[in-house]
Amino acid sequence: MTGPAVAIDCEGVGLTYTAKTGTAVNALENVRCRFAPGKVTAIIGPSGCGKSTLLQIARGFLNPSQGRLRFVTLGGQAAAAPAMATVWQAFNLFPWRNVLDNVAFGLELAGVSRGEREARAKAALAKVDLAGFEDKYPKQLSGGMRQRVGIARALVMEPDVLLLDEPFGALDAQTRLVLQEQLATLVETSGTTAILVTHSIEEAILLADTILVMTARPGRIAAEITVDLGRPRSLATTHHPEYGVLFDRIYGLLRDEVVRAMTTEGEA
Ligand SMILES: Nc1ncnc2c1ncn2[C@@H]1O[C@H](COP(=O)(O)OP(=O)(O)OP(=O)(O)O)[C@@H](O)[C@H]1O
Repeated sequence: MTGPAVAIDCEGVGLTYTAKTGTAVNALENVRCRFAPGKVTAIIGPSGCGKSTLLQIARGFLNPSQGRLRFVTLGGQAAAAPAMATVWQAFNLFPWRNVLDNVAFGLELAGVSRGEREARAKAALAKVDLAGFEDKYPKQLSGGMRQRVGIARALVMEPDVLLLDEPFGALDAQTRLVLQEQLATLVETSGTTAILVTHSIEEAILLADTILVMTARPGRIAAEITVDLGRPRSLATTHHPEYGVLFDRIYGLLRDEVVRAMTTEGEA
């Protein structure tokens, strides 16, 4: 982390896509939320409610159709956009590059010298427990290992903000659990701001300080929930009575919205 503590504020953000048929798709409506610096915010909501769209807006890849995005210091001053890096669900690794060169790719684009990028890529791989795998190629790795390479590739850029778009969605349940625990440790120790899009209530509770529960499309913030469970968190956290209370509350909020999303699916 290099920059000052900067919050990302969504002030009445809305976004309307134009579908290929020409129909307007109202993806987000009047979203008001803050992604606080040094904290993990999870975004959870029914399929198609605009979670990834909100992440793309926070990243600056999409401009809101209504409202605005602001970067502000904790003192309330306008600030420059913090440095961000994204971990995607698809592994997106270059098959012809070994693990080290995959992780170092962003640094290469940024013109960092070979010696420095190799040292930084090795350090990032060590953070995700992949020291010793530098010379392997993606096809030699399991799905979980590939996703850890994907996380290392984002970490190597030393972002102020790490954006995670369903990072474990494509993995089996056991691998997912192990990676959730590892990621929980990583965010706890790094102090990086993180924004996590997930379909998993468990993942949101294990990782986040704040959970934004979204409505069905057009996505709005239905509730902002603070997770007061201590850290470090692990599978054992799921046996904590407060975990059950939080889970039920989030499930209750989501259930109706999921049903609503199912009945409106395909309308756009
Ligand atoms: N480029 C686009 N053009 C038109 N409609 C789009 C476009 N991208 C997304 N949409 C629509 O906008 C809505 C929100 O999409 P988005 O991917 O942000 O939702 P999501 O909550 O991340 O979905 P999921 O949980 O299924 O990944 C969806 O109805 C989607 O079909």
